[in-house]
Amino acid sequence: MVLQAEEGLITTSLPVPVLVATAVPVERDAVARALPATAGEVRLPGASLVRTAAGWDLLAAGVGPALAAATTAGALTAAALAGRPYGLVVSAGIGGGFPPGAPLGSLVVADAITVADLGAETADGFLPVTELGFGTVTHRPPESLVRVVSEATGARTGTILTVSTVTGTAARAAALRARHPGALAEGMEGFGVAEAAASHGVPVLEIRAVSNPVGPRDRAAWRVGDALTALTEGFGKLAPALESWNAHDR
Ligand SMILES: O=C(O)c1cccc(C(=O)CC[C@H]2O[C@@H](n3cnc4c(=O)[nH]cnc43)[C@H](O)[C@@H]2O)c1
Repeated sequence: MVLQAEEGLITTSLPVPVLVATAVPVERDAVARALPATAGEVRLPGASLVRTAAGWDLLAAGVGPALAAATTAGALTAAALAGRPYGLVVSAGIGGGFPPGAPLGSLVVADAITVADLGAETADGFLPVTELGFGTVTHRPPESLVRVVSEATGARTGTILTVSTVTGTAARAAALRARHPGALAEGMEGFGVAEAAASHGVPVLEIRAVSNPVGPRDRAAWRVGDALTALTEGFGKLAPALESWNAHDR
């Protein structure tokens, strides 16, 4: 496939242009290490897009669902206005893993991207916004793509929760597990990135490399370096796998 870029024509075998949204630059750079050299930087309101020679665009979109959604939406709009709309958005980064399903250093790919704390607290427990009559709480990546990515990278497949407050107690972890039995990991951006993608009608994927267990706060147990290495290795395998994915096979 040949894409029109600002620098001229670049070639890629990706079936569609892909936007990868991480939270912070160190995660973006971990993804970039798995891809061909960067081909330039594009300034957007609030963020810079790193463009690779192979047609992947990498964005450090910010921490938390709101900023990630706003920055991702800006990049999607800019690309659409430039006549080069993305065909896929990938939310990627480190995250907490629910033990024992998602150990430290493992990769998780979401079959459901679910916001865990968007709703109302009641005397009878938490009510998601959907039960209040509006909004959405889950986005589902294309099944065929989740399968391709999981087979290529060895990533475990399950729900990735998006939280605005990092889980820090055993009680909160247990409550999340009870409400979301399929949850394997949690992060802070996936649902925001997915909302932006959905508003542009673009499919979304979320991949997390596990840096810490979800549960009682223990900074000493963090393995950020190992998780970033896992992210790089995962994207090294994901990139060729994506080339075989048919974007219309959702
Ligand atoms: O200070 C703490 O105890 C603490 C514990 C976990 C994460 C943080 C962060 O500030 C990291 C936020 C950043 O990293 C992603 N992330 C990594 N681990 C988790 C997690 O267990 N739960 C939610 N998010 C996590 C997240 O997507 C942010 O981008 C601080």
